[in-house]
Amino acid sequence: MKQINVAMVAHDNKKAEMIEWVKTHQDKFKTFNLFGTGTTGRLIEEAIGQKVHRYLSGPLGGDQQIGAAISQGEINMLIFFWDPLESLPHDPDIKALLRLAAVWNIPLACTVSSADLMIHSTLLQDTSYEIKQPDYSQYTSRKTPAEQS
Ligand SMILES: O=C(CO)COP(=O)(O)O
Repeated sequence: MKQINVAMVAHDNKKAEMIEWVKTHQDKFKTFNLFGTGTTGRLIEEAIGQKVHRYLSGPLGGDQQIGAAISQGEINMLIFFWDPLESLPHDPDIKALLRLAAVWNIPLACTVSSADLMIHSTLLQDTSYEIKQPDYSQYTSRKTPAEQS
């Protein structure tokens, strides 16, 4: 991949896991541009001393901002340690973010083990590897029911 713009997001019960994981892989991160929701981003910055572009805190709109950045091609990898044991006030935003990662086919890791496998992928260093952009032209040029009559 030519440029890796990775967004990092962790719910409160997962932040310790995220920080430990980030510290373990901080050497690899030196070549990445880091983004994150507000609190996660601050903690990562403090932990490894690397600049993190911080969006708003998740419950204040940060998940939605990251989803928009993915849709605009500004973020091409997401590491999101979401909490499977707690429902949160911004659950719709969380679902929306996970959905947009799937819509735009970006690499997405929601567990430490999947993040481990992702960060060790040889494709990260392969500059000829490009994420396949889904073709939504049929969808965007479809005739809506109103246009068919
Ligand atoms: O709630 C979050 C993601 O859904 C994370 O937000 P913070 O990193 O601001 O705590």
